[in-house]
Amino acid sequence: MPAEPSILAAERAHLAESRAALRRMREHAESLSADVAADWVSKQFLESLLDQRVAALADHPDTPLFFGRMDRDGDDGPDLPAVMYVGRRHVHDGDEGRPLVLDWRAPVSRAFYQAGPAEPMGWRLRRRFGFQGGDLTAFEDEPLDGGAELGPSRILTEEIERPRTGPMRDIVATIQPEQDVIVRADLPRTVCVQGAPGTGKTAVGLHRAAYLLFTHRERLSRSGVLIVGPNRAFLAYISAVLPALGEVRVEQATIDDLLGEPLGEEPAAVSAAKGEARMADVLRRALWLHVRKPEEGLVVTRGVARYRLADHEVREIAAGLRGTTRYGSGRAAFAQRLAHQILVRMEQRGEAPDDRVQDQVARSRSVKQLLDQVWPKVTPEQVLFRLLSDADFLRSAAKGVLGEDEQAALLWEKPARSHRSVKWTAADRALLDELADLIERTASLGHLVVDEAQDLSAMQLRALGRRCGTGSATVLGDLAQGTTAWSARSWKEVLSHLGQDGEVTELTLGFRVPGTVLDYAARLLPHVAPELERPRSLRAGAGALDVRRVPDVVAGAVEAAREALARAGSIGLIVPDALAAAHAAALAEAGLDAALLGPESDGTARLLVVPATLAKGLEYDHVIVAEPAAIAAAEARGLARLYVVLTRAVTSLTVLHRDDLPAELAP
Ligand SMILES: Nc1ncnc2c1ncn2[C@@H]1O[C@H](COP(=O)(O)OP(=O)(O)OP(=O)(O)O)[C@@H](O)[C@H]1O
Repeated sequence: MPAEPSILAAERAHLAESRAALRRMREHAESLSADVAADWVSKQFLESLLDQRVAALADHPDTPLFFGRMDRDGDDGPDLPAVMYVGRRHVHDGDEGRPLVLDWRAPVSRAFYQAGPAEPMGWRLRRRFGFQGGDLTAFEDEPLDGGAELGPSRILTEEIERPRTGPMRDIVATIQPEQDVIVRADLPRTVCVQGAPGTGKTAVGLHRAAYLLFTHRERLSRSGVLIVGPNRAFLAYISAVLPALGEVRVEQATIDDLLGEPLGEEPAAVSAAKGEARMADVLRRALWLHVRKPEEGLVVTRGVARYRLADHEVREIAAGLRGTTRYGSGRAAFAQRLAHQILVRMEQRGEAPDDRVQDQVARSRSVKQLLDQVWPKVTPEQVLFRLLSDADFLRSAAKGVLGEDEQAALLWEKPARSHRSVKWTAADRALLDELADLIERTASLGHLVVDEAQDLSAMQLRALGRRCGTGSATVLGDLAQGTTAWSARSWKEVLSHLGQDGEVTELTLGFRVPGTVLDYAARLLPHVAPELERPRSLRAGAGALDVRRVPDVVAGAVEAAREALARAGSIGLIVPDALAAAHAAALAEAGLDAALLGPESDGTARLLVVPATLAKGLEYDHVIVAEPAAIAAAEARGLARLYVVLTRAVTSLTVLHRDDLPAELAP
């Protein structure tokens, strides 16, 4: 058995060889010319492919090309190498095509994440590498053939505790077996992950996107992959993960980006009512109420000839189409069928009109007039405006679905002048999207990753479901962290609103939050989601929690921030929204360099003041929470908000309070 230094030296030599090979691969890609293309368009296309290829072969000096190695058990698999190195991308030796590093997403690499003493999968040893910058500095061997259970990996713990400096990092070197199963689920499968804070749901969702893009590159580059997150600050925080994994063409959006920014607000109870799935029935009826029963026939004049359809014929055509197609295509088909019947009349008179005549008739003034009376062109805004401002119309559309009180609650007290001047709310946006889809079909993407899905209303989930109607989804969330008026109570319901047939899996081991802090936050769990199990943490975190009563919380926060600044890593001072500006001003006055996290800010400062409602999904090495009682009292699901806020810390949590702590936090 060679001594450790010589093992490390040999591994460094393999890294140097791999780097040199990658450089040769890149030089080769750079030398390829797009001139072979037959025409200008193909040349542009080829050039962009070659540019992407060169970019994908970049060597990032701060990360080594591989993070693990597997050694085989004997020589019984001629197709597999005796030793394989697993890294962020394939690297091979140009001359012989010998693989030097295998992409972590390749099927064979699965063993690196899944093999264990109980199921070694044909491998004898797993080696994990520690690194600093781009250099290998340590390694850790895990024997897979000894039968003994493996203890916790030191390299994993160190990786988690490595101080955070900027946006979220990838976890490709340390994906855990239960996470890997989700990451590698087949493309057609929709998976739904319930996970306590810090169990790696977001990380898993992003790695699944990278895995699917690698495995189904062609299909997904045509249909697209979209990540949906709770707010811009969160999207900025996760934005670096996929590019680090070589995937630069994945869109990331909030639900507001997709459905349109809300311009107005309304009481939570009204939002909640508008968010219910029952609204889909009301909207469908409201839209189709616009198709009226034809009272007259049709007369089309061409030259001196007049052709007629009787009123009952027009009625039959409309009735045959009503409700069988999307509203918009039904309207077009109605015009075409009327025109076709006129063509039949022409033929009966011995004329021989061709298809162009049918189009002309369909666009003629008399057909248009009939169309406008019977099947008028409408926009989603017009329909919703009418529904929310006209009690009689709402009654007809909501009959048997919504009670009188419910209808009264939906009606605007003071309607805007027209549909153009309405200040649509977030809930209205989802209703408009539903109507838009009833009029014209929404295009589907190949795969959707939906994070913090517990916060979406049934109507918002339906909107997302339409965007993966012919694709699949990865649905991530935590029922205990639901903070909206319409937060989900069950994943089965979420999946049914999405229109996806999926399985629910649970992640229970927390990576982010130390055990003492997680136990403290979990005191709230019986009050916010009693059906969920208490989360477990990978790290005990002795001394990580400090709860202090202070005479002045703003001054106390300055003091606590100063203490945290003496330690390594990022600091989040999480405060009631209403006090965010006051805290930021106090830090500035004390000469501390701090930034206030806003929906548009990138959140990269080391010391950040974080309004409680923006903390979801984020994490900091050191978290200071100011006045928990005020955070809990600020909104209807304030205790769930507090649970989110108390579970953002990686290393330490300091809780500052002047007022009594919420009773639910008592041990
Ligand atoms: N296998 C892993 N190896 C290393 N770090 C991990 C692993 N899994 C998760 N982490 C880290 O744990 C932290 C929490 O992960 P993540 O944000 O994905 O959790 P989450 O379940 O989405 O949390 P929340 O519900 O609180 O938003 C991140 O820093 C992530 O990088």
